[in-house]
Amino acid sequence: MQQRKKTAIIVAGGSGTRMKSAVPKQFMDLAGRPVLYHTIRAFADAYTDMEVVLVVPEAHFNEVRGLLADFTPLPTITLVKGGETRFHSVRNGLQQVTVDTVVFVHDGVRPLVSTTLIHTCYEAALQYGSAIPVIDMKDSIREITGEKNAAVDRDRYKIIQTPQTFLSDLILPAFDLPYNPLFTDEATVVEHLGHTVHLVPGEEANIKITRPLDLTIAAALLADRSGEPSGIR
Ligand SMILES: Nc1ccn([C@@H]2O[C@H](COP(=O)(O)OP(=O)(O)OP(=O)(O)O)[C@@H](O)[C@H]2O)c(=O)n1
Ligand SMILES: C[C@](O)(CO)[C@H](O)COP(=O)(O)O
Repeated sequence: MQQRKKTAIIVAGGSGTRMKSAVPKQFMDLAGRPVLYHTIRAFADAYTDMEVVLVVPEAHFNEVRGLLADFTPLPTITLVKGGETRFHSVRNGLQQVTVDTVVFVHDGVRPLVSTTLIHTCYEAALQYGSAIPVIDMKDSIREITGEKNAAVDRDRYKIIQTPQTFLSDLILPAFDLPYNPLFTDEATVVEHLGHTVHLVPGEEANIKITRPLDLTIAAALLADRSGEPSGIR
């Protein structure tokens, strides 16, 4: 397998309105550490030559520097300020990316991403140009049209995760496009340039911490993973 430079853009520039917490969710406690610590740890552990671009609200730069002091060895990390939307935060991060790089874009609030999934995404991106992790839907779903509703075939849909991974040649030009509210992830942006994205199997445990219950689930999953109540790595 050929080797490429690897850059993980970890987007943590949001305010977490759905969490309804005074502290943005990426800085909330998960097993004794901020959520974001676990996410950075996952990428730093996945490849020794991983470079991390951390996109955070400017007001939290000092807090992040404190959090990074706990890392030994400290991975190569560049701090970048967040943007108005997730798209703008990713675009700010991409300004640090050079040519011939495999770029992982990952939510700072998905701290349970595994080394295996990061490796899968890297290898698939080298082969296909992109790698978008997906999992099956497990609930029945319905389409609402005005006052009406109808069951739809859930096998026709997938739930999308991160890290969404791309060769830099693919993702850099895509983010020159003007912002469109349909750009809820990187795959949608790349598709607007006419590319088809490659899907890879994601992981049930790779949850996005969005609401308070997600933090409880993440703590349980971490504890289960380490075999200890704290789950700290
Ligand atoms: N302007 C933004 C908005 C979101 N994000 C990041 O994108 C990831 C996924 O977004 P989401 O879960 O929607 O986070 P928030 O926007 O913070 O949450 P909410 O939508 O509840 O306000 C998070 O790590 C979040 O910090 C970002 O970097 N910049
Ligand atoms: C990128 C993402 O996490 C894929 O599941 C998701 O699209 C982010 O969406 P949100 O509206 O910012 O939660």
